[in-house]
Amino acid sequence: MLEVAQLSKVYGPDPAARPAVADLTFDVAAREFVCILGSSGCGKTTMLRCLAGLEPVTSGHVRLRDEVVSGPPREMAFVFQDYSRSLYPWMTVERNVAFPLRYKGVPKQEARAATQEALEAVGLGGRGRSYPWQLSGGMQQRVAIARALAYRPQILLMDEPFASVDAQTRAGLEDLLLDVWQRYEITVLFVTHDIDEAVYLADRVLVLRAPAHVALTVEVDLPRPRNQLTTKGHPDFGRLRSELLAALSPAGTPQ
Ligand SMILES: Nc1ncnc2c1ncn2[C@@H]1O[C@H](COP(=O)(O)OP(=O)(O)OP(=O)(O)O)[C@@H](O)[C@H]1O
Repeated sequence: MLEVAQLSKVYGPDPAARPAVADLTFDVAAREFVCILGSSGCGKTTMLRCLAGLEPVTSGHVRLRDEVVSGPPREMAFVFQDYSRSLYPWMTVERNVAFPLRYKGVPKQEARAATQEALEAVGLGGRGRSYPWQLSGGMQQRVAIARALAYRPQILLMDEPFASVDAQTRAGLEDLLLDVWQRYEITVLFVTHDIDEAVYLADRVLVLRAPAHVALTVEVDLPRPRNQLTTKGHPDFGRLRSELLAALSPAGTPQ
């Protein structure tokens, strides 16, 4: 579904400058859940911005369903880490969620139904008339997820979406995401710093090294549906986590 081939990105006019992304190649299948791990500054956000058509690439290409991505594709939605900046404070929750649908040309009544359904999917069916600032951080992030879902994307890109919420809320959001991923049959590309989160969510984890390229691919064959207690207590969970931890440590030498 998504094909990234020999992608490189150099910021600024000097082609000899150090690239943020270099020779990055991977594919994502339809309905796959892929997590991306990598140390701070290795180029993960730059990669996502190139994939989303928000940043011009220096060389290589990104294809979504065989079409080269050259601007934000209509079938893609994004959820970023900073929910406080991603929601409009002067709009109600409902209007925040419905906002991108107007640009997609979705008829009003259909947009209203999609908004309500998405808010219910994230457990906020009764909060449509609230304003973002009346909600907790975790609830605001759920609104951002609802907005992405209401848009009915085929592919969802998420950049550390749960990094700024507490551990308990985070676990709830992970389970919510797995539930909606299965229910809406979407493809997810999820960037995180958290190894446990990557193993818990993914079908496959890619470890990036700077400048962003795939240093290691780990298949996660843990059974689904996953559960915070049984999945994290599964013997393979520890094995996968150790493998990824070794790859991410400065001395790691992934093949
Ligand atoms: N707009 C920009 N202009 C110039 N350089 C940039 C720009 N954005 C990022 N960079 C540089 O590109 C490199 C990769 O940054 P990027 O934010 O993509 O990494 P990251 O892996 O997402 O980091 P983090 O995990 O800390 O969010 C860094 O060296 C950064 O300084």
